[in-house]
Amino acid sequence: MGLEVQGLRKRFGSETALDGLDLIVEEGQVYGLVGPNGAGKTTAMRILLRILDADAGTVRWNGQPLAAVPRQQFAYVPEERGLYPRMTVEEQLDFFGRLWGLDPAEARRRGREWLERLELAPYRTRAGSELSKGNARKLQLAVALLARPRLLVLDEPFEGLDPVNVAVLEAAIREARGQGTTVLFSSHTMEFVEALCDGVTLITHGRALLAGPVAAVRAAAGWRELTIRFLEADPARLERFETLAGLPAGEAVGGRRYRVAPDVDPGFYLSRAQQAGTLRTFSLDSPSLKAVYLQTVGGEMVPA
Ligand SMILES: Nc1ncnc2c1ncn2[C@@H]1O[C@H](COP(=O)(O)OP(=O)(O)OP(=O)(O)O)[C@@H](O)[C@H]1O
Repeated sequence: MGLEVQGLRKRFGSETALDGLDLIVEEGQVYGLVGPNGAGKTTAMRILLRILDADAGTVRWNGQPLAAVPRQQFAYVPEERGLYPRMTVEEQLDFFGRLWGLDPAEARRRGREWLERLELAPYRTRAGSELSKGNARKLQLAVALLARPRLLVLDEPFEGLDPVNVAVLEAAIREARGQGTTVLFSSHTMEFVEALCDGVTLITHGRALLAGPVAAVRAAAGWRELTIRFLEADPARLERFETLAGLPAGEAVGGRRYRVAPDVDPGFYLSRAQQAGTLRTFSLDSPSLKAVYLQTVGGEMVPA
């Protein structure tokens, strides 16, 4: 069950933002929405949150039409700031707790817990306007999680966060999932999606181009990536390997990476590599989500 989006359409004047988008997110998953700028990700999220109406299509949550889902079950962290500039961090949590009808003591307890988890406790008495972009984003997340939503929707949550805060946010998303919240987020950083998500949908021109469990989307690519590094960083060894294996010169990424057919025999390449030198790394794997994305989206943009 979970979230089922079918045939979602939305136009803005002559601009088609969504052109029959399908999306399925199982309950309890962390799910990624990826795609180029202007693909329709934010529009889809805004429709889910009932900020916008779709022109056509259906959205169901556990079988119920969207209109029948209590609003509090879905929470949204938009890309832009959505905080009260004069209220302190703690006041914002109290305010939203009251707004959502939570018991004040319980709201405060949950609020404090998220402030600790998100490393925001030192900023408790700071005004919204005084927070850095990353801390404002984290506070918005704390506010969104206060009511324990069934579905949490985040628009590019990692954008502009430093690496420590990326890790804090990743942990918070996992924690929210652990508490039973389904999480849907958009991102341009495939590494985050690959690390965090159970499933992913790639949207281009308002439609799903690829969708499924991350591992399945990677495995469905028409190639595998072979990475070779020798103990001695000697280009001659790589060239020898390339000649023995009949491969064109590879892409140097701390070793070399080659695109090979999905059904190749790893033993063939391993034995050729061993003939060329002592190996430090030998791996034959599905391409990364980033490589699949670049191939799919980049390939699509190449004129026929
Ligand atoms: N309020 C609006 N009025 C007019 N056009 C809009 C509006 N909102 C979105 N669009 C258009 O709809 C299309 C989809 O935009 P959307 O913001 O959903 O894309 P996105 O995938 O979230 O992009 P990005 O990755 O850049 O955030 C774009 O062509 C955009 O210009």
